[in-house]
Amino acid sequence: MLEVQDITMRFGGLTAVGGASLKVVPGRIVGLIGPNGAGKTTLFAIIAGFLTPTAGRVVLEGTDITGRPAHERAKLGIARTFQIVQPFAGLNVRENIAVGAYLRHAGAAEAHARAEAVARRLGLGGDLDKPASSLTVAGRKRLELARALATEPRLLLLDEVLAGLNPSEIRDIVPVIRAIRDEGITILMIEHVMQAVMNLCDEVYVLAQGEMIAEGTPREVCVDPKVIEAYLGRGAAERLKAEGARP
Ligand SMILES: Nc1ncnc2c1ncn2[C@@H]1O[C@H](COP(=O)(O)OP(=O)(O)OP(=O)(O)O)[C@@H](O)[C@H]1O
Repeated sequence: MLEVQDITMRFGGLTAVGGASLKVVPGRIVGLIGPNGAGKTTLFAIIAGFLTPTAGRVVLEGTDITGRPAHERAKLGIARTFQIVQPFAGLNVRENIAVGAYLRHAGAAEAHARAEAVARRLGLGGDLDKPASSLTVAGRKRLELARALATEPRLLLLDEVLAGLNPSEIRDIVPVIRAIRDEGITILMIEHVMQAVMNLCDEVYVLAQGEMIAEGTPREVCVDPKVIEAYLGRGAAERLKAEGARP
């Protein structure tokens, strides 16, 4: 469905992403993890068309979309959520979700009907008339998801949708994300909450200092010495092994 081929992104002298590649197969939930500053959000911005890479290609279902602007990619079926959730504070929940729905439904009545259906699916059916600014953090995260889903994507890019949620809120939203996948929407998600990554992802890519250092099942990448070192520092995998071997 999506192929990111050898992407490099330089900001002046800083290489935020250096030759990173990944593949997303349809119908899967694929995780993108890595330490802070690894380049995950930059890579998302490149996939969604908010940034043009210094080098490399983004291919969606066989078509090179590297030069296409974000609105065209949205039309082609790519939607993203943002790490920092910023709903339109002056609009209510229905109107906020409808902003996404207008991509495919020109009439207000149709867009609002679509928004209501998405809201119900995400447990926001009782909040439709509330100002978006009155929602809790968990409610805003659901609203962010709803706005993206209202564009009727085929590929959904989730940027840390679980950040800032408490364990019980995370437990509530994990099945919602799985249900979105089960309805046929492919998901690529940046996530720091490892419990959720283990639970949700069919496959995980690990980015560190702009380079893709590992890929595999969540279980495989968690025990990969390169991944352990990227998170815990050089020599960590050896130290952990030695400690584990001690009587
Ligand atoms: N517009 C920009 N201009 C200059 N440097 C940038 C820009 N955007 C990102 N960077 C730098 O690129 C690197 C990668 O940042 P990025 O936000 O993509 O990492 P991340 O993996 O998403 O981190 P986090 O998990 O903390 O969100 C960082 O060093 C960051 O400071």
